[in-house]
Amino acid sequence: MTENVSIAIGLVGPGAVGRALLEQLRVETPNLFNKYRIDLQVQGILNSSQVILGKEGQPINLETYGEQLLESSADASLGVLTQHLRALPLPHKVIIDCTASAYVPQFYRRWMEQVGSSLLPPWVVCFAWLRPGRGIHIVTPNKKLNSGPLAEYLAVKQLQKAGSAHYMYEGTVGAGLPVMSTLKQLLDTGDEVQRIEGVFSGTLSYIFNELAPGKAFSEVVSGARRRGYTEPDPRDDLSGMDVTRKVINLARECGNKIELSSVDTESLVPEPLRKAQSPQEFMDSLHEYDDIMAERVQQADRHGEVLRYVGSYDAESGVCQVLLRRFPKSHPFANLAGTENIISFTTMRYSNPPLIVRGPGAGPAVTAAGVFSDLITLSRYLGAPS
Ligand SMILES: NC(=O)C1=CN([C@@H]2O[C@H](COP(=O)(O)OP(=O)(O)OC[C@H]3O[C@@H](n4cnc5c(N)ncnc54)[C@H](OP(=O)(O)O)[C@@H]3O)[C@@H](O)[C@H]2O)C=CC1
Ligand SMILES: N[C@@H](CC=O)C(=O)O
Repeated sequence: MTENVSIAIGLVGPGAVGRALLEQLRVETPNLFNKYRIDLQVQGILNSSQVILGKEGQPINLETYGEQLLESSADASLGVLTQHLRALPLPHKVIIDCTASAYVPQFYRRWMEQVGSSLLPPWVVCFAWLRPGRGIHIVTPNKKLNSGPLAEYLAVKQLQKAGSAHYMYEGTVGAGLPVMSTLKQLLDTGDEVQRIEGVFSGTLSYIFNELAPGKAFSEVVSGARRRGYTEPDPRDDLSGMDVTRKVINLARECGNKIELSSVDTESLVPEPLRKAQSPQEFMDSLHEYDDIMAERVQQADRHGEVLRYVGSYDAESGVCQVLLRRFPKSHPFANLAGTENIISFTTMRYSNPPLIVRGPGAGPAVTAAGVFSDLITLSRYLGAPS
C-alpha cells in the first residue's frame, strides 16, 4: 500500500498567478490524492499586508480564502508564515513564491537550510535520529533569485545540490512551457549547448505580433496589460529587464557565471518615462511616444520584415543580448501568435535544425500550471508514484 505524501504549502503572493494556482489546486487536489496519494495542503497564504493560516492543523478552505484574507487582521509577515509551516507535524513543507518581489527571495536560503544544521557538531549528525530536519522546499515563477546577485544564486544552488531542500523554477522562463526542464535534460544527458535564442516575453511577443502599420504602440501595450500578460509594472517588460532575467537564468543554468549588468539590453521605454512615479503614470503618457515605434514598424514593413524582441545566449563567447531585431516574414520568429514564446536550443545533438520549444508563454493559467507541475514533480521526488 502506497503511503501518502503529505506536503504543507505556504503561498506567498495570491496575485494573478497565485490565485490561478489556488484555483487549480482546489480542483485537482482530490484527484491527485486518489491517483497518486499526493496530499497537498495549503496551510498559509500571505500577500503584502495580510495572512491566513490553517487552523488546528486543517488546510485552508480554497473556496473561501479570498474573503478570509480580506477579513484577516493577523500580523502578516514571512516570519509568521514560516513559523506556522515549521510547527506543523507534516513531513514536507514548501513555500511557493508567486510574487515578483526581490525581497522574498532573500529568504530562500534561510528556508532551505536544514533546521538545526548549524547548531550540531558534525559528529552528531551521523546518528540518524539526531539529524537536522530537512529545509523548506521552494517552488517559484519569480525570476529575481535566478537573475539576482550571483553569490546568492550560487548559495541557493549549492543548498539544492547538497540535498538540503529542492528548489524548482520551471515557471521562470516560458511560463508553463517546458523550457528549464528541457535545458536541464539536455545538460544532464551530456549534450553541449551552443546557443539559446528566442522570443521569451509573452507580453512583447503579443505586442509585436499585434503591432502593424497603423496601430498605436500604447494601445497594444494597454491590451497586453488588461489581459494580465505584463509584469505588475509593464516597464519591467518594455525595458527588456524581464527578458534579460530569463536569458541570465538560462545562461547560469548552462554554468555561465554572468551578472545582469553584463547583458546588452535594448530598452523600449522612452527615456523620459523611465522615472515615471507609478505604472499608471507611465501608461498614461506612453501615447506621446507612439510615433517613434510606428516609424520602426513601417521601415521594417517596407523591407518585407517584422520586428521581434529577441534574447540570446551564445555559449562560446558567453555573450547575452536582448534586442529588438528585424526578421523576414518567413522566419519562424515572425510567425507567432498571441503570447507565443519560441525558444531554440542549438546544441551538439540538435544543430540543424535546432530543438524548438514553442507555445503560449504568459498569462496566469499557464504560469500557474508551470508552478503546479513543479509541485507534482516535487511530490514525486518526495516519494509519490508516477
Ligand atoms: N503573469 C504572467 O504571465 C507570468 C508571471 N510570472 C511571474 O509570476 C510572479 C507573479 O506574477 P503575477 O501574479 O502576475 O503578479 P501580481 O502582481 O498579480 O501578484 C503579486 C502578488 O505578490 C504579492 N506580494 C508582493 N510583494 C510581497 C511581499 N513582500 N510579501 C508578500 N506578498 C507580496 C502581492 O500582494 P499585494 O497585492 O498585497 O501587493 C500579490 O499578491 C512574478 O514573479 C512574475 O514574474 C512568470 C511567468 C508568467
Ligand atoms: N511579463 C512576462 C510574464 C512571464 O514571465 C511575459 O510577458 O513573458
